[in-house]
Amino acid sequence: MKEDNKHIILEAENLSIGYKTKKETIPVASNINFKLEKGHLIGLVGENGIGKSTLLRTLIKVQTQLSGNILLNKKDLKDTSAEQLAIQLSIVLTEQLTSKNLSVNELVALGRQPYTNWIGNLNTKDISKVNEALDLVGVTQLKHKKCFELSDGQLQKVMIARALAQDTDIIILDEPTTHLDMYHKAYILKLLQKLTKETGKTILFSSHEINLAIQLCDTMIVMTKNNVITDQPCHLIEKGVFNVLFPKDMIAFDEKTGSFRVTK
Ligand SMILES: Nc1ncnc2c1ncn2[C@@H]1O[C@H](COP(=O)(O)OP(=O)(O)OP(=O)(O)O)[C@@H](O)[C@H]1O
Repeated sequence: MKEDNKHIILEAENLSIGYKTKKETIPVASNINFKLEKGHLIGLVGENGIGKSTLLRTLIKVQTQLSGNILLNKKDLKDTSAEQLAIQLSIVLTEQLTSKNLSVNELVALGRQPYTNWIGNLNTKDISKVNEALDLVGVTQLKHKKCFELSDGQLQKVMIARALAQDTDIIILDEPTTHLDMYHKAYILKLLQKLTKETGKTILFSSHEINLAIQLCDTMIVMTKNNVITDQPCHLIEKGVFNVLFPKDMIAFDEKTGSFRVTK
């Protein structure tokens, strides 16, 4: 598709990310450029400590960039208010939920907060958005359970439903497959892929599941010590990007199968 016809949701232009103290600036990554399209599943990968969470925190405006621009729906993130942000971008984080005493239905309904009055009264549209989100993720039968009664995999699905109920153009997830077994890691990432296709939302997630991400993502953002590269998984394989992601003494990338294997 020609660049002009693409519907770009989130864009980074010469972005530098990192931390600033009174004494010093600690850069984590720079020269980051990407354009994320509507309806795409995008996986952000790279070794431990490379800067994935720092990048996601910058994209959701929890920390400010060192330099460069972030455009959300063509508008500079700096000029986007918290209220505007909440109806365009939703977030799923892995840290422990403090409100586990809520029922699944109540937790998913929290996703409607940007649209409800200050008491949080739900109107007919809010209720139908909550039911739709529970249905899309396949957790309607858990609706009346308390969140503390859920397994990690079930809770992850419910958190995704909450983000869906928020009804934003883009959903950003930080390591959504942590604590899950192999089956449920694949299940959650396939669910994200299905949601992009069925709802047209853009979903960006960070993960260490590179083999799965290669199979399922439309686009991947690969962070290495030297650069941050964004492309379709097949092009990244052709360019040999995965071959140099990790030291070869433990695991190596097999271009034929498009996956990492333990080095014999
Ligand atoms: N609050 C902070 N102040 C200064 N440096 C930080 C802070 N948080 C993280 N860092 C540093 O920024 C770098 C990137 O960390 P980040 O957590 O973004 O990596 P990551 O790719 O998400 O890692 P992991 O895969 O292990 O979760 C690391 O060197 C880390 O030590």
